[in-house]
Parts: sequence; structure tokens; C-alpha cells
Amino acid sequence: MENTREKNKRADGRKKTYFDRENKKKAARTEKTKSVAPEKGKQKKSSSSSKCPYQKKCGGCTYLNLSYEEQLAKKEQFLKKTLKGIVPVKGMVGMENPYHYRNKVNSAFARKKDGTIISGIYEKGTHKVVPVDECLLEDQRADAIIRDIRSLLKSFKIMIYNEDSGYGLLRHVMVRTGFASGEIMVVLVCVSPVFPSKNNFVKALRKLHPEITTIVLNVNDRTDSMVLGKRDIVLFGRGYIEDELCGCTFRISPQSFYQVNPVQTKNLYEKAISLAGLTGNERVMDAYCGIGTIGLIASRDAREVISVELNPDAVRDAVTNAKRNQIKNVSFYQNDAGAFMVSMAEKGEKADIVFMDPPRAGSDEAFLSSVVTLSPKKVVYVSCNPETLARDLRYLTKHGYKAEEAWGYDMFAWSEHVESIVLLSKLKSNKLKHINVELEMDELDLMAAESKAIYAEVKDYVSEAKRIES
Ligand SMILES: C[S@@+](CC[C@H](N)C(=O)[O-])C[C@H]1O[C@@H](n2cnc3c(N)ncnc32)[C@H](O)[C@@H]1O
Repeated sequence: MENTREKNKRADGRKKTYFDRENKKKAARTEKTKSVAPEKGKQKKSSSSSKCPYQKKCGGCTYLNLSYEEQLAKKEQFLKKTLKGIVPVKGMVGMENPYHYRNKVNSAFARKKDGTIISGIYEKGTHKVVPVDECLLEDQRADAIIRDIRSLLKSFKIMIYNEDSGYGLLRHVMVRTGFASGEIMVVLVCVSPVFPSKNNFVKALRKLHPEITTIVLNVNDRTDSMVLGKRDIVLFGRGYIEDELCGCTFRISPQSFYQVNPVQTKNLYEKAISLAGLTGNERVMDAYCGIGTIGLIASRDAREVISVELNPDAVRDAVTNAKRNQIKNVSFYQNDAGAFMVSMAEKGEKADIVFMDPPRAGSDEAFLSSVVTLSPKKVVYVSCNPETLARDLRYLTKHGYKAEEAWGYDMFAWSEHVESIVLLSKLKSNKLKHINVELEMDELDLMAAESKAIYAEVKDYVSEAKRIES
């Protein structure tokens, strides 16, 4: 007979997890109800309690009680509503597997009154840590590493930082995983650079998880809610990981932005490049470029790429990424994208295509007005916030651009976040300034009433011309 220990093991010998148990229960339920047609109106709904025990406190997965199809429909509806009258939404591209898609996991650490060390997420709107062993969205290798770090801390007597008293050392652990490369980076976020027995700690962690390729100590003595401090000390390996996306290799440092859902990112980037319709002759701008991903991928089909990004670490990675991929036609600038575009516009520079992928706050008028001056044929706007996207599209469509099509890409299953991409094309508006209106000289000798009639006719003529242009 199977004993309890064996019962708790999976086929691969690892201990059964919460999700294994839940999946088994779900499979049993599915088996039971296989031939029963779902009750009308209730189909595809599932109880949130069957999916995640942390849902209420975490608050991240607001769509946990919807089926994945329902989530996609809801997101598409929201995108359509937000972009109504600005751009037609052509569809919402969903994930093949909406679980464990996150390649970056941040875990906050705390100590309970009885001394037990817990790690997990902050309870919604607080700094109270909700213990989480594993999450539906997070990479399972990362979750396993975090659980083991928790046990090691106890044996190494590493103190957990207490925000109220200011005592202790460890605040967070961040794990980043290269889904394509398999490389794994562990970042131990501490208030001080002095980590007792750090070599032995690293050795013990690597023994448990030989898949870890680098371990970094990040020093964060800030009092705000930023997870990472500015200083990184490499304890093992190269201090960064590499991952592959759309045929390029990318270097990811602890501080750099890298999309958290690499599978959907590949689909999104491929769409961005295809919407741009590059022929090899274009001068391309990649604004808000992060570690250079979109511009580097586009550079294979463009004459030249100019990329701008505010975060200096990301720019450093971007430069390395260009070298790593032997790409020579991309230049990187560390600057505010708006200020950079203004200076390009002032110098009378031009661009054929602009890719822009700003943070949630969207772009700004300095940037957008300079896009108009630079006058690219196409703008491909990638956005993680439909509301700021709508605002920025309104600006561009009032200033000579037509928003042709929008697509949603679901990067964040189970949450309400919506990623989207929009193609804008430049209207041939300059021609509008040169519409020839033929008037006979004797028509100019008019009574006031007649002049109004002629003016109205000209206005209609121009409006009709504008309509045809667009
Ligand atoms: C949504 S991310 C996109 C990054 C990149 N395109 C990608 O797909 O990985 C937005 C990027 O904008 C950068 N950023 C934020 N504010 C900026 C600004 N004012 N000027 C330039 N870059 C900025 C952030 O550091 C971040 O790398």
C-alpha cells in the first residue's frame, strides 16, 4: 500500500505542491462531470477558491473566477470601449498556457511573532506579508528557490529586516528566469552589503538548486517602497542572465526592465515588426527601449535604428546586447525620451518609423509633438495602459496621424491588465495645404451675402478633400 510520504510525491520524485493537489481535484471533478452539459449562464465559471488560496489578500488576480476565454472577452471589450472612436480593435491574442508565465518573481520576507520566517506578497494596500508558497502566475522554479532560501535563512541565522524597528538584513528575494535559455538569477535584497557567511550561503543554495546561474546581493537601504536599491554586488556567476527572444540574445541585469511574459512578448514583438512593414531602407526610432529589444530585433530589417531609454542600467545592457548579437546599425542614448525627441526635432532630423513603448503613465506632449515634427510614415505604439494610450492617440490623431488598427495581447492572464499595440500612419496632410481652388476673377467682386455662399462652398470642398485624404 502507498504510504503518506509516497502519496505526497509526484512522478518526477518532487514533493506534491498545492497546485498539484488542486489539479488532481480538478481532474477528478472534470471526470465526474464530463458528460453533463454545463448549466446555461454558469458555463466556464469556476469558483475562485478552487484556484488560489491567496486571492482575497493578494488582490493581483482579479479575474480568477472567470474562465480564460471570459477574461479575453472582457479585456477585448474594455480595450474597444477605451479606444472607441479612435481606432478599431481587431482582436485579443491570448496565451496558449495562461499559468506560470511570469519570468520574474519578487518575494517580500517577514518574521512572524513566533519567529517563523514567511515570504510572499504584500497584502493589498499594506506592507503586511501574506505567506505564499507558490503562485499560479509565477515560474515554478523561482517559487521552489524562494521556499528553500527561507529554510536556509533559518539555519544561517540571517535576520529578516523589520521596517518598523529598522533591524535585520534581508528584505526581498527576486528571481529572474530566462525561459528560453534556462538561466536563473537570484537577487538577495538586503539593507546592508555585509551578508554573514555569504560564501557558505551561496554554496548551500547552489547545492539545492544547481540550475541557478548567478546570485547577486542588492543593497537597498531606502525607506520608500522600491524593491531594489542602486548597488549590486555579484556573489556568484556573471551578475546577469541572458535570454533569447525573436532570434536575438538579451542580457538582463537585476535592475533592467524585461517583459515578464516572454512567450507573449515574442508574439507582440513579431506583430510590432510586421505592422511597421520594414523594407531595409528605413531610419527607425525605438523610444522607451528598455534593454533594446524591439529596436535590435527591428534592426535586421532597417537601415538604422536610434534607441532611447532613461534607465542607465538598461542602456548599458542594450549596448552589450547589440555587441552580443553583432548588430552595428543601432545607436543607444540614455535620456528622457521626450527631451531626446525635442532635440532631434530641433536639429531637423527625420525618422521613417517610430516604435514607442512607454511605461503605464504613457508618453508626454514633448515627445508626441516632436513625433509630429519628425514626421515618420508610421508609428507603432505598444502600451500596457489603454487609458493613457487613448489619451496619446487622441493627440496624434489630431496632429496628422490616422490610428489604423489596434490589437490586444494578453500578457497578464488572471489580472485585469491589458497590453495592446496600435499602428498609426501619417496622413498626407501637407497636400491639404495646397488644394487648388479655381475661382473666376469676376466671382471675387461680390456682395457680402454672396461671399458667404462662396466661402461655404470652399469649406465643403476642403472638407470633402480632407475626407478623401483620410
Ligand atoms: C514598458 S517598458 C518597455 C521597454 C522595452 N520596449 C521592452 O519591451 O522591453 C518602458 C521603458 O521606458 C523606460 N522609461 C520610463 N520613463 C522614461 C522616459 N521618460 N524616457 C525614456 N525611457 C523611459 C523604462 O525604464 C522602461 O524601460
